[in-house]
Amino acid sequence: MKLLTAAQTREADAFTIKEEDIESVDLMERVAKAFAGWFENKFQPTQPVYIFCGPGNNGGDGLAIARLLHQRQYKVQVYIIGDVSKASHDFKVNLEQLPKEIVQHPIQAEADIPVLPDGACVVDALFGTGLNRPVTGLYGKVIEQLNKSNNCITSVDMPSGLYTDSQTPEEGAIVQADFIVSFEFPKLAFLLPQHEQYIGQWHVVPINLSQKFISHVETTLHCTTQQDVKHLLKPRKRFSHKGLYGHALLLCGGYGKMGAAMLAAHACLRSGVGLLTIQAPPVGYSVLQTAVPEAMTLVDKNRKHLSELPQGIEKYDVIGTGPGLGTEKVTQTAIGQLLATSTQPLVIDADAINIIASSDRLKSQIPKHSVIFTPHPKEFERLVGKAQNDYDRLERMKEFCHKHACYITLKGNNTAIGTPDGNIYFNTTGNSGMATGGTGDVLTGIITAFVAQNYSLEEACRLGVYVHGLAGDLALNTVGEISMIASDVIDHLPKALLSLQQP
Ligand SMILES: NC(=O)C1=CN([C@@H]2O[C@H](COP(=O)(O)OP(=O)(O)OC[C@H]3O[C@@H](n4cnc5c(N)ncnc54)[C@H](O)[C@@H]3O)[C@@H](O)[C@H]2O)[C@H](O)CC1
Ligand SMILES: [K+]
Repeated sequence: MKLLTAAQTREADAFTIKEEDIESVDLMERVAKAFAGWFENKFQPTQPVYIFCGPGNNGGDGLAIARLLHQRQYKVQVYIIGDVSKASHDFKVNLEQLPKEIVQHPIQAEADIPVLPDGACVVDALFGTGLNRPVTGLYGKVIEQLNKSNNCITSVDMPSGLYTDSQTPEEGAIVQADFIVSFEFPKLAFLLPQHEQYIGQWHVVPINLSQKFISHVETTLHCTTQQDVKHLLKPRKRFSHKGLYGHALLLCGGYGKMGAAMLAAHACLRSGVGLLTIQAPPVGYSVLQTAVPEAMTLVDKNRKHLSELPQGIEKYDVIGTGPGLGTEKVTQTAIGQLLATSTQPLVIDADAINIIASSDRLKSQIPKHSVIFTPHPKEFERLVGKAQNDYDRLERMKEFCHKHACYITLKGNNTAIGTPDGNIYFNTTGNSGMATGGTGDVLTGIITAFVAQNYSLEEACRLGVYVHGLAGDLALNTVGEISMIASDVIDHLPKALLSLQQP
């Protein structure tokens, strides 16, 4: 699914209005209906509803929502902030249509800001995608008061005060929304970790914007949905054999960290690889042979650490490396050889990232169009550099992926995947139970398996990250967030993959 900027959303509105020969206020009515439909499923009409409206179309939505909720027996009161005479045209149309039974409270000074009863149900319709400067003054005071109170806040389209697709200046007040109901597309701001305190649960409701516009509009930002992934996943051929699904090599594990190799190996096998070989130091030989009988094991000449590449390395279709490696000198040399000589795609994680990050020479040897890096935020910072904020981080990711013609999956709540052609795909699965040691090793194994099965590197990243998160979400039902460990994610991979194969 594409992610549109605020400007593109306005273009989509204008295109739809023209294509369908409707008025802009008709589109506002659609928005309000979509919101009210969601609201009815969430809140009972017994709860009084307080709707705060700003001067633009977000406020206009608020007024239309007030009318619709009133019709559906909710007890609604409306607070209107600022000078109504300067409000948008569609705001004014909806103000005229507001039923007389709905109490209107103008807020024109600080003294007018209400203290609502605890547990009130607030709808925030102050500002949406039209916000063009930080929120200060009276609007800022209203937002501060709403945030201070103990009420459940549902924001219309955007938490008011938050910029849709660029950094919000520090001086601006921002609503801390419990719920956000946005229209047609999620917004970039919802997906960035720095906005955690403003973004509760977000939901996207359709308003039938022009499909023609949506399919043609150009964007580098995308969100991977279940539908996208179902589309990507290829069925296995009936007359197939293991040779069709690739032979992967994992260069993982070291003294005291053989578990990382095991997790990556299990995940790789559960994700459909045809054959798997693991090369590990001798300390890991018997444990790997016992714990992962499906894999073949090669032994490094170094007792504790990766120090060499196996003979006949060309025969492997993909190499996954990093988990459990450590950063010994011998391992640095081996990773250098891997970059300089490999002919197949590489999935590079953990200490292998740290090794490359610490050497400009190694960075300059990253083979083009064949590497996927899977860093967590700290590893990312070492590899790509320190960013000022999440927007800056995405820009740096784009630059790095372009310069080295590589892929990066930046792990986090909405893992962001960068591609050499400048696209960014945000993931929509996963949960905070997965913030535990070993889940990254699992991801390395999964992505390696998808590359082995001949998915493109971009597809392997998107599928791998989605399936990994989905397995974590399924694990939530059985073990919960607190108890979840990396093995639980592996245990739920079969269910995750099965569910994606359902029509
Ligand atoms: N396709 C859709 O999703 C549709 C969404 N709709 C809703 O319309 C808003 C966007 O409306 P717009 O009028 O463009 O902008 P806002 O209401 O967000 O605000 C504009 C308004 O506010 C003034 N302003 C901006 N920043 C500030 C500030 N910091 N302090 C004070 N005043 C400010 C600005 O000058 C304007 O007067 C979208 O989010 C949806 O909710 C439509 O209903 C139709 C389709
Ligand atoms: K809002």
